[in-house]
Amino acid sequence: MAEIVLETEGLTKYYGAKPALDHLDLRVPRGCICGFLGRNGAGKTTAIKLMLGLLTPTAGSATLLGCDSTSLTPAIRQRIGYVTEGHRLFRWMTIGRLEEFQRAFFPKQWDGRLFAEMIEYFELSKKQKIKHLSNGQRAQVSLALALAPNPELLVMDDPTLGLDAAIRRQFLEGMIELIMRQGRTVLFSSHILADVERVADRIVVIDKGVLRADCPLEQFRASVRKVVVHFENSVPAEVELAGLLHFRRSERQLELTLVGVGDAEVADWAARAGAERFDFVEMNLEDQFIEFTASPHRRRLFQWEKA
Ligand SMILES: Nc1ncnc2c1ncn2[C@@H]1O[C@H](COP(=O)(O)OP(=O)(O)OP(=O)(O)O)[C@@H](O)[C@H]1O
Repeated sequence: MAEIVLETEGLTKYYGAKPALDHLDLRVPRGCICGFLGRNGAGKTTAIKLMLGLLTPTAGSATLLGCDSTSLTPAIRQRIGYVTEGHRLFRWMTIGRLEEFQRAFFPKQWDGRLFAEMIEYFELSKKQKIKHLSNGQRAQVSLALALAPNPELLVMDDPTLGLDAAIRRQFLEGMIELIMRQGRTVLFSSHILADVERVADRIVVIDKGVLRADCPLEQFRASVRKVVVHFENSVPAEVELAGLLHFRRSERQLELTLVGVGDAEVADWAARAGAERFDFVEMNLEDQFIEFTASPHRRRLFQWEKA
């Protein structure tokens, strides 16, 4: 089994009486790009801040590169990159000055050549002042600053928020550039499911502070499915299927969204229900995410079995 570089156990955060994160148990293996998904207010930023030791948990723990997040040593911190929501950078500095400032924290591992290459790739100049950059350009500087110390683990909170499609693509390619260097791991939150689909190989889904999925992207893509079942006569009033997320009924057909239900089970159910035939319908990741998180059944999908 792959080495786990980020793990949380029962990680919980209450704000007053309200849980923002409720017993999160997740594992991120080394070398993956993991998309961290959840609707607005699901608890992603809270989870990321807890993982990085920037917030204190109400209960539970997070471990990064083998070290508890509440006591990350400077040596471990140097192996972790963090890109925050909104890319807060010193506005009065030039890009070059900001590089010098950041470099001082990573004297042995700063890759000045990579930083210069990324700035050039993004068509920026080290002489430009941060305050004169657009949001997208600030995001690009943030990414270059986060990648230059060559982090083993890169954690990014909605790094492409507000960026246009072309800049997002450049940003994501920068991320892939990091991962191509063996053994690097990325966890990034995003609301743009097409981006996640393009670059991630794992996903974590949280919903109202509760973990709903933690698995390879392929497993999620193969597990959440939509099937349209046609009937000659009456359509059944109820559907009894263990992995049912939603069903919608029309005069002669039922549309079922399912999770973790195999072809044979669907065929079996359709035969028992007296269906004439059924067809699977193509879904993209965004459709799957919406159906999965909007389901009243709150089903779960995990790669790891709980011990
Ligand atoms: N400092 C705070 N005090 C009180 N409640 C908070 C605080 N920070 C976050 N919350 C609440 O905790 C919940 C999770 O918020 P969080 O910012 O972690 O969600 P998110 O998934 O990152 O959302 P988004 O996608 O909108 O950025 C929300 O209900 C939010 O209102």
